[in-house]
Amino acid sequence: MIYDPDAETVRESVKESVPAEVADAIRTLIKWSGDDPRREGLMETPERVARAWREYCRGYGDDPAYHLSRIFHEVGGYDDVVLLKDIPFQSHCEHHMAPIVGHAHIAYLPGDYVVGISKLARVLHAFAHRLQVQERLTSQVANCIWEHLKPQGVAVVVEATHGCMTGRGVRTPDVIMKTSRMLGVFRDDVKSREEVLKLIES
Ligand SMILES: Nc1nc2c(ncn2[C@@H]2O[C@H](COP(=O)(O)OP(=O)(O)OP(=O)(O)O)[C@@H](O)[C@H]2O)c(=O)[nH]1
Ligand SMILES: [Zn+2]
Repeated sequence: MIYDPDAETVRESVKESVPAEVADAIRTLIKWSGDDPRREGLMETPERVARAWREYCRGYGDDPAYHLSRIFHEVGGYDDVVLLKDIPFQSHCEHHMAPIVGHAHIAYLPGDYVVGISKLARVLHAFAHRLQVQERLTSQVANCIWEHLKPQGVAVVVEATHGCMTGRGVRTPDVIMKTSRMLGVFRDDVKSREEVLKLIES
């Protein structure tokens, strides 16, 4: 059987019992929203919502640096940019706890070693599955790779829509927020930055 840590997380959260105070808080929210938490369709909702939030916020139990601890030196002299493009992610904004849905692009120019490519997405998800603002998510991913992979450069670009702007508040659908953080050569050298941005946008 193939070990799937995400499936494991889901199973664990399904088994987990929900503290009464958490379920009560959700019942209060349902009441405050205008519905009756005692009606049949809503009876089990507080526990479901609680478990769903454990999943949405599973990043608090995930150490992003751990994912970068297995490195590979034998890359046959490869010394160019590595880019993982269009990584879908979901997060929640810390202001409204509304969904942030988008894509991230993560590039780095290796130093002495590389990392398994899936690990870049794992770092992203570890930070995304927390209450976030997009600027901090972008910085945290870039800083983590910079610190633990010790590359010559890191570029992280995040594009996302914010549920708090589409479903409520200003109600402006289809707006995309774009953030980027460049470190090392991508920050210091204009030509390297242009090259990596071209690669991301291609
Ligand atoms: N910079 C930034 N702002 C965010 C992010 N997610 C949500 N916001 C904004 O956080 C702000 C919170 O503003 P407040 O005035 O405190 O809250 P509000 O009254 O609900 O604001 P409105 O959304 O304008 O109705 C809003 O402008 C949101 O659009 C994010 O990732 N980055
Ligand atoms: Zn928000």
